[in-house]
Amino acid sequence: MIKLETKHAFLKENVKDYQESVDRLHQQLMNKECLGNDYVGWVEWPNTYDQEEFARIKQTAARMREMCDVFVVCGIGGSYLGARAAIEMINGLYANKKPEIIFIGNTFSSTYIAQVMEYIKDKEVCVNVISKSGTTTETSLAFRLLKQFMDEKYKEQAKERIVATTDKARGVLKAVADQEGYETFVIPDDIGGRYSVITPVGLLPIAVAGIDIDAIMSGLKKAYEDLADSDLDHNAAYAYAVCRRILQNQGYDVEMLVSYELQMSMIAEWWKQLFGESEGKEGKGILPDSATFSTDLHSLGQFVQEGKKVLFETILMIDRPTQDITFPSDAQNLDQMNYLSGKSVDWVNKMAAQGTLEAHVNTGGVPNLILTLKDMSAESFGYMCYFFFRACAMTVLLLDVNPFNQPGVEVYKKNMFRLLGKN
Ligand SMILES: O=P(O)(O)OC[C@H]1O[C@H](O)[C@H](O)[C@@H](O)[C@@H]1O
Repeated sequence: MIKLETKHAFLKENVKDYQESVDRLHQQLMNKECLGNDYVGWVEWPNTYDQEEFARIKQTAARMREMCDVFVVCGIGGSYLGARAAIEMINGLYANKKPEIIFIGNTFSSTYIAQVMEYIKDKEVCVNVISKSGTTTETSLAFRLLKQFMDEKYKEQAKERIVATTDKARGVLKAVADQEGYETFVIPDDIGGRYSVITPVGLLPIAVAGIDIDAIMSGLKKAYEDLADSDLDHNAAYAYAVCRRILQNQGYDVEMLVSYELQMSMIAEWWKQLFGESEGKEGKGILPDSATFSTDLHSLGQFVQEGKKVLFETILMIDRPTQDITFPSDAQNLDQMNYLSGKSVDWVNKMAAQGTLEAHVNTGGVPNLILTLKDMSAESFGYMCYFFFRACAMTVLLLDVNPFNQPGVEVYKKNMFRLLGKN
C-alpha cells in the first residue's frame, strides 16, 4: 500500500548491496536483539495490543464526545504530535466537528497558554493529559493550570472529565491521577514516545475526534504483514531506509519530506521527531526537514532548485484526495483560467508535482524518492505509521546507532532546571 519509486539508476543499482546487512538487522529487530531492544514493543503491537483496553478507549471517547465542546489534549513530543497529525490528516484542517480538539502542554509560551485558557473558559471541556514519563515540564505546567480551572468549574465532577495517559506506575502524573480518581490509560514500557501514537496516547484523542480507530489498527496490521519479508525488492520501508543511507553517503545530509496536501503538514512534524530523535546521535544522521508544495515552492522553491546541494526530497504523494473539485468555466474568461475548465483541481495538483519533480531532479540535481500512499484515510494513517516505524528503525540500525533513546534531549532540560531553581 506504500510504493517507493525513484528515477535514479545509482539508487536502484546500489540498494541490493545492503541486502545482507538488512537481513541481519531485520532478524535482530524481530528477535528483540537489536540496539535499544528494550523499546521494540511496537514491532509486534499490531498483534499484541490489549483488546480490552482498546474497547475501553472507544467507550471513554464516546463518553467524552457526549460531554464536551472542546477536548483539550495536554502533552508534548510523542505525547502530542501523533494525535494531532492523525486528526489533521484524516479530518482535514477545518473539520467543523464537535468536539473540537485543541492542544496545550506543547510550549512554555505564556501567550499561547493564556489564549487557550481564555478560549475554553465558557465552553464544556474535557481533558486528556498525556506523558509517558509523567514529569515533562511543559505538560506539568499546563496541566496544573488546567486542573485548577477544571476543579473550579466542575468541582466534584472534574474527575469525570479528566483522563490521564501515562506510565503504569512511575511518574508524578500517575500519583496525581490515582489520588484524584481520574480514569487512566497505560503507555507500555517498551514503546517510546515517538512510537506511541498507536497506543492510547494517540488513539484516545483520535477516537474523540470521531475517527475510526479500528481502521487505524487494520492499516497497522496490513503494513506489518506487507513488511514481513526483508527482501529489498519487496520491502519498500527497508528499501527507503537503504536509499537514505546511500544518499547520505553521497553527501546529502538533509532530507526534505514533501507533501502536496496542507493537512499533511503535521504528519511531517511527527515524522521529524521520529527520524530526528532516532537518528541524530554520535555526530551522525540526516537532518529531517519538511515542506508543503506548492505552497512552499513560493518560498523555499528557489533554494531547492538552485541552492547548496545538501538536500534530497522524499515526496509523500497521496493517490486519491479526500475531496475534489471540478474547475468551472467562465463565459468572460477575464482571469484567463478557462484552459483549466472541466479539469479536476487534484489533477492540477498532480501536474504541479510532476513539473516540480522534473525541475528538481533533471535541472536542479536534487535526488528524489517518491512514496505513494493510497489516500488520507484512517487505515492509510495506520499503515503509514508502521511503514515509517520500520523504515526508521532499519535506517538507524544501518548506522550502528540505537534508534530508541534520546540522551541529547536532557542537556537543555538540565540547564533550564538550574535556571529555574529546581532541585
Ligand atoms: O511523554 P513524555 O514523557 O511527557 O515525553 C514527551 C517528549 O519529551 C521528551 O523530552 C522526549 O525527547 C520525547 O521523546 C518525548 O516524546
